Amino acid sequence: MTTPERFQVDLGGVVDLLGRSLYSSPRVYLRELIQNAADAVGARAEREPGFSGTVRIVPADVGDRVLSVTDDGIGLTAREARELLATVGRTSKRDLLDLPRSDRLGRFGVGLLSAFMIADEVEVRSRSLVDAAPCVWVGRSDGTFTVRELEGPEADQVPVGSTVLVRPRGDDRTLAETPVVLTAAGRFAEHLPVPVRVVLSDGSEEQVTVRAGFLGDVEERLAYGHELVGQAPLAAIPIDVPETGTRGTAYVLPFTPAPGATVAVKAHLGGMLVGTHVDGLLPDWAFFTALAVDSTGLTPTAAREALVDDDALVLTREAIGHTLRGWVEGLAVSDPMLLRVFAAVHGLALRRLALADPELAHVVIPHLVVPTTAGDVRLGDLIAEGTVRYAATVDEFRQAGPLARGVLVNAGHTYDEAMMRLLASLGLARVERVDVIELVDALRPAPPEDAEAAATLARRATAALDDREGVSVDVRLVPEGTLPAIFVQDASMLRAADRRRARDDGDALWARVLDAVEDAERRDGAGSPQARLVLDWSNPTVKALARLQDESVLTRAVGLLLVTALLAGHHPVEGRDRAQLTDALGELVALSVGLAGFGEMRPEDFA
Ligand SMILES: Nc1ncnc2c1ncn2[C@@H]1O[C@H](COP(=O)(O)OP(=O)(O)OP(=O)(O)O)[C@@H](O)[C@H]1O
Repeated sequence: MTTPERFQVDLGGVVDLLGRSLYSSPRVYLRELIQNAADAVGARAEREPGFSGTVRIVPADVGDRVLSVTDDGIGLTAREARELLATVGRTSKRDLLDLPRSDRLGRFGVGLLSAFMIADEVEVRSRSLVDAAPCVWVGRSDGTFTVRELEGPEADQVPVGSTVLVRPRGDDRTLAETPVVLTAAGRFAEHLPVPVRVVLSDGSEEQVTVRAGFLGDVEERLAYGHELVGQAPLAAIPIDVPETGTRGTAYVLPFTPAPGATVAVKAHLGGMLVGTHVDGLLPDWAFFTALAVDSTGLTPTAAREALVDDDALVLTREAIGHTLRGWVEGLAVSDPMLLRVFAAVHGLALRRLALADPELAHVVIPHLVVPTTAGDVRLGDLIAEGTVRYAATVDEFRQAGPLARGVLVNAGHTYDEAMMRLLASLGLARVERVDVIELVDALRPAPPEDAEAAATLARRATAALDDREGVSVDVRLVPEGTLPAIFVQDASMLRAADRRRARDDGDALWARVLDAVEDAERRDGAGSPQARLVLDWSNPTVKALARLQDESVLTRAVGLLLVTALLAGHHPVEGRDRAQLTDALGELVALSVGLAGFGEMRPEDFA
């Protein structure tokens, strides 16, 4: 029978792995030592109710080139030190040893190893709370360790608790000196429940732990949020998820975060910082909030720099989402003014929220503000009218705006068309997407006495534009029209124009993609693209055109009106339009200085 053999583990290699792959920075050795010390204090407090300990750090530049972390926690016997400190990768070691069990103590057994990232030797001096001789454990990066029990006067000097001594290698000295120790301890241990003090060179001590403001009273929470967000938050929403022991505050940002910007999500486990941008705690629609929480029931990854995406995290995220929804919902009643501000600042987030949650949509939608032909208007006001009319793209809105009767919504921005569909599906209002060609068709025609002249002009002008595919001319009365001509294109023509522009700017591959889109659109039978040049019969220039006899003059005049309408409507102007404009302007100038021009125009050209 073959005898099973043991894996060979090289400590140096493991430490190297920790430094390169597990931890984001070697500074975290300090977090691990503080965590162990705080855990030991917590474990002692479990056995001695009312006990409150302290963790004291002496940086290497203060402590004769040795950094020490001292706690007055539960301590270790020589046997425990032997079993616990040099065992890697084993969980619940205290259970195995039948030692006082504490949730705080140990998971992977890699924490202490992190000290080897900056030192070749780590010493632990400890006296257990249980009556036993104190001990000294010395571990080395070559994978060896010694344990020795202390006796006599040497032993008498060791109080209950542990001191971990780390002599940093030359290159890593700064990592153990006061400036780094103060910042790193301040960052990681800021909200530990056990006071952590750093001893300074003058013998005084600086406490790096402070109360967690995000768990305090209303004022403390707001002050914390101000610091976290950089400005006073719009609101501080208490978070409490008892199932996972997670408590804290969500802060509503007073500004719209830039797309892709990472908002602060500060998570702590038992007061120790996990990270400042921790994933998984906020639902993805909640990008209007920053968050600061502390938890006792969530699980850190081995590096303690992120949270494990387990059921507890999912439950916590859902509960936080529920709280945020409830807050938004409650605002409608408790503080409609704030809801208005909130909707203005976080319109996009609210739109996503409404789309994700039809129930909340009823609450949120009336407060959303949309751009319309009458400026920014609350959807609630439009809903009150009974019918909401919208243009689906910014281009359609630009064209349809001047022609539409009543308020027209510009639903061309992110989620707004989806909002319009949601309004309809929730039965909140009748929703109509306007079609610009239909709007033109709905305009009043010329009065009966001019009907024939207008129809003839329309026919002649359409013929004049017969080189323009899909463009026909209509003569109508444009309400409040200030221009002789307006140019409109239906949605498919707008898309075709967009593709033409993109094709001109793009490469061959892109052109092929666009051709394929065009083919698909044609196959779908989107209807033949249509555009209209609308001549406003109330405009004197248009009436004069109708009296023009010479077809070639008419052709140029109509061409010129088309170009001016294109310019006025912000439509793209192609090369031939520009040429037409330049020619016509040249002729106008020639005419006005008395040269022949504009098709040899004579008074008898007009009937
Ligand atoms: N200051 C201390 N006081 C008392 N016991 C300690 C102290 N430091 C470490 N220990 C004991 O040694 C064990 C091993 O510590 P180590 O930091 O290597 O890993 P861990 O804390 O068990 O796990 P991890 O840090 O990977 O979650 C701890 O579980 C704890 O029982």
